[in-house]
Amino acid sequence: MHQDIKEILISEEQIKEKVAELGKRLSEVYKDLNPLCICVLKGAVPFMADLIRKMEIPMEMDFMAVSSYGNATTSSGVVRILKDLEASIEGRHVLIVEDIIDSGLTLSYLVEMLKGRNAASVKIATLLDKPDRRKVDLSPDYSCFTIPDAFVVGYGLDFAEKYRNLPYIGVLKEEVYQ
Ligand SMILES: O=P(O)(O)OC[C@H]1O[C@H](OP(=O)(O)OP(=O)(O)O)[C@H](O)[C@@H]1O
Ligand code: HPA
Ligand SMILES: [Mg+2]
Repeated sequence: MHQDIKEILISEEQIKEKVAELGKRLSEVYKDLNPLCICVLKGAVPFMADLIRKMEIPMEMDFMAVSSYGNATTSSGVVRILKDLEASIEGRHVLIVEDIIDSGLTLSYLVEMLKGRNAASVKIATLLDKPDRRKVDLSPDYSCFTIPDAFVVGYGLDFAEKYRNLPYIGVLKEEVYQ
């Protein structure tokens, strides 16, 4: 285990199992709909990469970057669009793929924005859901794990851009960010 990690919350094996399960479910839901999976950079990259390989249906992908955190561990509430989609989503079935819903500020902004572009549907698939910290009324359509209120890293999630490459979800030692 990495020296900055206090505890492994979700193991590599557990992630693998849940992601495969979700991929199978999405394959049924989105069969014949040619969904557009939108990966929210950068945290959702490992989840997106693993999830789409468990979706055994025609699909397309695109990427967006919106940032609200910077290098802090709590949200500033300010959502900035750093990179927009490449193509129109009009009439498309959109699935937003996220690593974590914390305050919900990032996604509530994103969902409203994408709905305004006349998509046929806009749904959310998240690896982690941290409902205790929610500041807006938002719940994911698909979620792999519900986690307690702790700052977690790994499998895409960072603290100051580090730890994204850990294969598990771990709780960071307090002394690392204090
Ligand atoms: O529900 P919220 O409180 O809005 O927090 C969740 C968002 O914050 C993180 O992104 P961040 O802005 O850190 O960008 P990153 O994915 O590049 O790390 C995370 O990846 C989510 O997108
Ligand atoms: N870890 C890393 N990034 C995050 C978190 C977290 O717990 N919550 C929102 N962005
Ligand atoms: Mg981050």
